[in-house]
Amino acid sequence: MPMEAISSNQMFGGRNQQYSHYSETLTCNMRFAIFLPPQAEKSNKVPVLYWLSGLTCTDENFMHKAGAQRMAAKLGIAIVAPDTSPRGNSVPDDEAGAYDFGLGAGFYLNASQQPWKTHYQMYDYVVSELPALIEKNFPVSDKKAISGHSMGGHGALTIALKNTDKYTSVSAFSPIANPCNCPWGQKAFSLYLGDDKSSWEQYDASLLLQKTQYTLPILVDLGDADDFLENQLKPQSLVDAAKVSNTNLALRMQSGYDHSYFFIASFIEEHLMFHEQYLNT
Ligand SMILES: N[C@@H](CCC(=O)N[C@@H](CSC=O)C(=O)NCC(=O)O)C(=O)O
Repeated sequence: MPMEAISSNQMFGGRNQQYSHYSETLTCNMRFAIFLPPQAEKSNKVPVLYWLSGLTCTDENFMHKAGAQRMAAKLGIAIVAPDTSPRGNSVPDDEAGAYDFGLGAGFYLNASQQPWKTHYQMYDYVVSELPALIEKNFPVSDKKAISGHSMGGHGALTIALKNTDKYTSVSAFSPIANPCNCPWGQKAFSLYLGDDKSSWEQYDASLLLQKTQYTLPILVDLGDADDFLENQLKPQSLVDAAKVSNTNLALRMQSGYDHSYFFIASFIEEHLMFHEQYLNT
């Protein structure tokens, strides 16, 4: 699995880098960003926080806007941010070029319907191929946590709930918490997964959460000035699901914050400190 370096910048004593590589899972070239804290050396492997971004994002939005690197450098945590969909001329996109489906909107699932199925396998890419690539090529341990925003919050929650053995903790900002019941999720799931709604359930955090009692530490932040709150994000579904399964869910409604990276930047250090408790034990 050869990788090509795209950029490398020193930051808080560590390095912020971008690489491209050919993904066997997505059958296209992909780009990811990685921040390595100063503690990362061959003899000292650091744990990793995987960050999944939202609709319209690439590997760059989080690294440029969230301001996570200062605390990650202090705590000795690497951050890996993949792209949000397969990319390239051979990858099909929404016919009308809509922002909420196709390129930049892979929804962190394995598509079962053509023409999407050939490339849109973001679930397997994030769960298996990318960590294997990272652990082979960088001074990181196999200790992993996962977080994300909006579509990426949905990805982080569903991936963690389906792989509790792989992640020490999960957090999310403004996640699409019940995609089976909101316009973004219904559009993506019907096209990627088809009309059989039973196949959608495995990618819905609220439906997963209500079925099983989880011991995985879960932190979710939302802003009460988020325009997408009621129509797309549906945090109450997550709260209700956690009650049904008696799972401990820390969900915080932050006053005055919206859906933007200004909100993420305001609380990302708390999320890093939350994950550090479990990554370093
Ligand atoms: N263009 C859209 C909204 C797009 C948007 O808000 N994207 C968010 C994620 S939304 C859920 O996944 C985002 O992170 N954008 C990138 C950024 O750097 O801010 C619209 O007009 O509604």
